[in-house]
Amino acid sequence: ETVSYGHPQRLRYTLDNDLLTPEQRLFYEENGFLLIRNLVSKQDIDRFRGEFERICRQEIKVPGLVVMRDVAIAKSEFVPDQRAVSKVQDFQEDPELFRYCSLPKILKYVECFIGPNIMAMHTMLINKPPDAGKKTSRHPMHQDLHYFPFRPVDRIVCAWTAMETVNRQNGCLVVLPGSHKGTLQEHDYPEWEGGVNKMYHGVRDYDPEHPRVHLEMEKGDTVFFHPLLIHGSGMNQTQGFRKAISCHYASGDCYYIDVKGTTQENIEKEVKEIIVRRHAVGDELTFKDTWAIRGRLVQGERISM
Ligand SMILES: CC(C)CC(=O)SCCNC(=O)CCNC(=O)[C@H](O)C(C)(C)COP(=O)(O)OP(=O)(O)OC[C@H]1O[C@@H](n2cnc3c(N)ncnc32)[C@H](O)[C@@H]1OP(=O)(O)O
Ligand SMILES: Nc1ncnc2c1ncn2[C@@H]1O[C@H](COP(=O)(O)OP(=O)(O)OP(=O)(O)O)[C@@H](O)[C@H]1O
Ligand SMILES: O=C(O)CCC(=O)C(=O)O
Ligand SMILES: [Fe+2]
Ligand SMILES: [Mg+2]
Repeated sequence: ETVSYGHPQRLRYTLDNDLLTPEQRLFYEENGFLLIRNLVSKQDIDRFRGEFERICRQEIKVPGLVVMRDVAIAKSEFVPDQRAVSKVQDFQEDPELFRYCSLPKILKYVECFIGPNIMAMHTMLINKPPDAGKKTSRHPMHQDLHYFPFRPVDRIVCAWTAMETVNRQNGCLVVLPGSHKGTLQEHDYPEWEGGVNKMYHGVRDYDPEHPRVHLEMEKGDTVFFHPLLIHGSGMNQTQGFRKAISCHYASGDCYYIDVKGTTQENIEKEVKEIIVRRHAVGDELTFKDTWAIRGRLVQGERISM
């Protein structure tokens, strides 16, 4: 029998692969995130930026795209075309932006976490605006799994790439290392005086004293993180719009769950209200349908998603 000194290595959050070093693998296991410097080329990022600017100038129209403005701007009296876009979501029908989700460099890492069958489930380009003075540019601390009616949790991962320098000044990601080992927590709107953006739920009993790590990143740096990792982003105290592009991936053999009776019931309700208003449909479209429609296979097989 082998005598093992120290802790036996139980690897739960990563799969056997030829890419990650043992140190990188253990880092993700322990911390719930892994930062890879300089992964996406400057050329690719400049192309994504160009496409985003064309969308903002309304030179192209992308089916299904959700364009969001910061609540401080959306609720003010500004003329419509001067309103800044704080985020676009669901760009799966934009071939140029969606190229991000299929980049082989990204997928090689994604495969280490979720395996060879890869679905791109949720896409975002975040353009965090200069704070208008009410701290609404903050993103409250949350777990992305709150939004997702699919499992298993360990076969979901987010890739988030900085499109320029992101630091404490312009509101970099802030993470609670190791929080991915916990369970999904209750989420709700934080009680912030200046207002909170639509659907920006935060963990209900957020403890501001919990040790946190600010992920300062350069253009092209990419962080992969687990959907239970508690994270958010600080306010943008600069005059620039802080840009990042991201995709949430799930294994093609994940399955949908019914969130009725769980902590996710509140977000399901909000999503359904928006869909009904936007598409003038009734109850026939389920929370799970809204994900199945947006999901795109980017590698391997689509089995149960
Ligand atoms: C892991 C991942 C999933 C985590 C996340 O993504 S967390 C963030 C999730 N966020 C979302 O899914 C974005 C959802 N946003 C949207 O669907 C849209 O942007 C909407 C908020 C519905 C606005 O849609 P839009 O078509 O632009 O509608 P309107 O401009 O006519 O506004 C309709 C009413 O909504 C208000 N509104 C617009 N933007 C925001 C905002 N950022 N925060 C809070 N309220 C907002 C707007 O003032 C208007 O309100 P009323 O005048 O009807 O009272
Ligand atoms: N009550 C709260 N509930 C949920 N999230 C919160 C709460 N308070 C702060 N946060 C989040 O904590 C993170 C860091 O917030 P904030 O910008 O205030 O500080 P910081 O950026 O860490 O500090 P500094 O601005 O000094 O660099 C952000 O994600 C912010 O949205
Ligand atoms: O880019 C950011 O500020 C974080 C966004 C985020 O965590 C999210 O939308 O789920
Ligand atoms: Fe998030
Ligand atoms: Mg800050």
